[in-house]
Amino acid sequence: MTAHRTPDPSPAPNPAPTTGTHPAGTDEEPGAATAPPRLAVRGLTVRFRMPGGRSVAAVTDADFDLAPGECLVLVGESGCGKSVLASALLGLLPGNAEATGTALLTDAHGATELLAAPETELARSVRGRRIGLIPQSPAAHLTPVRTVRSQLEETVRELTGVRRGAGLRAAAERAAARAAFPTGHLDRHPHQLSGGLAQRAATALALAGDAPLLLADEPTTGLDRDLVDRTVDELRRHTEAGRALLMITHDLAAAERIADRVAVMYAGRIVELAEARRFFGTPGPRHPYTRGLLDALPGRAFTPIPGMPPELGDLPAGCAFAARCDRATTTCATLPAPRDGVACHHPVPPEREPDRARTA
Ligand SMILES: Nc1ncnc2c1ncn2[C@@H]1O[C@H](COP(=O)(O)OP(=O)(O)OP(=O)(O)O)[C@@H](O)[C@H]1O
Ligand code: NI
Repeated sequence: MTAHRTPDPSPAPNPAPTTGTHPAGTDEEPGAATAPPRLAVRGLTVRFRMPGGRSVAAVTDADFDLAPGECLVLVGESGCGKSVLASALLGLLPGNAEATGTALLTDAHGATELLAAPETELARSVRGRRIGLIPQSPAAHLTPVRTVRSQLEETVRELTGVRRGAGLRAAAERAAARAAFPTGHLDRHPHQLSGGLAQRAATALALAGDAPLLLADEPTTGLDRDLVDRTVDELRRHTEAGRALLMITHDLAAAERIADRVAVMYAGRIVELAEARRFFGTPGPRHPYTRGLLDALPGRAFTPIPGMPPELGDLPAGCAFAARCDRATTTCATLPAPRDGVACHHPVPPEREPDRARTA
C-alpha cells in the first residue's frame, strides 16, 4: 500500500452529467451490438526506479477487460501490486514510477486512454467523475478540517444535479446511508472517526457520484462481518445500470459474495483470471498458487502456502511461484504464457477436482 497518494477529494467545478452512463450490456439479445468494455487494460506494467539503478517490478503485463455492469475482484497477497495497478489507472503513481501499456476507459463521456491522458484531464474529468475511488487508506483521503457532512454535501453538489438546501442535505444523508455511515456521526471530523467509520465515509463519498467505473481498494478493511456483507451488497448494487466495479480485497469471502470474475495477482502478474462461479465452485482455481490461497482458508484445508513471495526488485526469470510450488518442474525456469486465463506450465486440468488432480 506504499503507492497510495491521496487524490484531491474535491473534484474541480464544471460538473459533467453523471447519470447518463451507458445502458447495461445487451449482448444476450441477438443482433444487438456488444457494448465495448468499460475498461480494457493491455500490457499494464509499472516499474519503480530505485536508488543505485535498481528497479522494482510492481506490476507486469496486466491484461484484462471489465464489462459494463461487471464486478472483477483482484486478489493476492500483501505487496503483490494490487494498489499500484489501481493507482496507475488513476494517474496517481508516485514520481519514481513509470507505467507502460494501455488502459482504455469507455463510457458515455467517450473513450479515454488513461495512461496517455494528461494530468489536467484526469484531475478535471476522470477522477471522481468517471472513475470513483475508495482508497486503501481512507483516513488519509478525507479532508481533516471538514466534517463528513460537509465533504459529502460538496461531493453530491459537484457530481449530481442537487445544488443546495434540504435537497442537498437529504442527498448527502442518503449517500451516507448507502455506505452504512450513521447520520448521527455526519457532523464529526475525520479524526473523530474510528477506522471502520472512516472507511464507510470514504465509501459514501465514492458512491455519491455514481461513477461509471468504481475502484474499491480494500473497501471492507476494519468492518465486522455484517458490515462487510452490507458494504459488499451496496457495491454490488453500484454495478446495476451498467456501472463497473474493480474491487481489490484480501477477503475471499467478500470476493465470493460479489465477484463476477476473479483476477489473482502474484508478484506483480495476474496469474489467473476466472469466472467467480467456477473459481469458488467447480472446477475451482487452476493455478497452483491460487489453489494454495483457497486451501489456506479456515473453511477449507487451512494449510498456508509454504515460503514467501519473491522480492519485486529481484524476480526470477521464469515463473515467480516456482520456488513455492509443489508442481514445479524444470520448465518453470521459463515464464509461463497465460492460457485460458492461467499463467502456469502445469495448471490443474479444468475437468479434474483440484485436490485430486496431479499432472506435470
Ligand atoms: N513508491 C514506491 N517505491 C518503490 N516501490 C514501491 C512504491 N510503492 C509501492 N512499491 C512496491 O510495489 C509493491 C506493490 O505494492 P502495492 O501497494 O500495490 O501492494 P498491494 O498488493 O496493494 O498490497 P496490500 O495488500 O498490502 O495493500 C510493493 O511490494 C512495493 O515493493
Ligand atoms: Ni494495497
